[in-house]
Amino acid sequence: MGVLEIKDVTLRFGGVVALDHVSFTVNKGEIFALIGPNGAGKTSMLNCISGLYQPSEGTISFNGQVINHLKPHKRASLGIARAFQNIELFPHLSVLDNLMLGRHVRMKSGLLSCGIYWGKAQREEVEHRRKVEDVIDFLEIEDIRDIPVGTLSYGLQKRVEMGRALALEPELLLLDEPMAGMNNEEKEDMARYIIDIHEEMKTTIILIEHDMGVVMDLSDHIAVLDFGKLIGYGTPTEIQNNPKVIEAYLGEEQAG
Ligand SMILES: Nc1ncnc2c1ncn2[C@@H]1O[C@H](COP(=O)(O)OP(=O)(O)OP(=O)(O)O)[C@@H](O)[C@H]1O
Repeated sequence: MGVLEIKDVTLRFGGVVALDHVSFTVNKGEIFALIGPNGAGKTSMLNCISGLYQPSEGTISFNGQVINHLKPHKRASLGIARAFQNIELFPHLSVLDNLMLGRHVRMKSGLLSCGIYWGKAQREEVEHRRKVEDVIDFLEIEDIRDIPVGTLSYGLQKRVEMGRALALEPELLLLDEPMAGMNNEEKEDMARYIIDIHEEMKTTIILIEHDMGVVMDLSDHIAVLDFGKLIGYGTPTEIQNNPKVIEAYLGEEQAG
């Protein structure tokens, strides 16, 4: 069964149609790539899924529940987490503190309950801390855990940005160009982490990526957008042999 169902989603900004009646299904546990030329609507689709934008028409269902009108934090608490294309971390805070903040929607004890049930809140804090430490181990960032994020290399900041999303223990992880601006070694590391997240945590992943080698290697299914329309959907082999996709995107990429 599809963990995420996109049905007839249209998104307009005034006269611009960013998404035009797009439909696809993302299966539980798969790596699903969204590709297409610049301005095709990929980030807009991710924004509709995470709740930053609300579609003008159509429905988005997560585990059978229509989530169109839910705010981003509500979707996060349902298990949808996002790592941004432009890193959205607090540069002056440590890696650990950024990851703890990434987990805050999972934290139940508010200020009031902290006062009344101090013990319970403290136990909860310890448990959250343990989960965050697991993410730190998993991404092999122990030695930078206390360092302010703003002082780290770009590649490490991208890894921490993914860690912030992972700290939520998401069921669906949205990755917007996780390898943009990375060198080859950093890209290989990131690809390995994505495969490990998929295999060890069984997380469903939606990935926007321009590196076609990475997309074809990692993805179970691929959806191709062009001018807001879905022009192709299938396995990597099907997409590589789809004439419409070759004409609109892959031909151009290969030539470039
Ligand atoms: N907030 C906005 N206001 C107005 N137009 C927008 C907004 N966000 C996106 N658009 C427009 O919607 C279209 C799709 O943009 P989007 O950023 O989703 O494309 P993309 O496929 O992610 O591109 P890229 O690969 O360059 O990141 C573009 O024409 C863009 O200008």
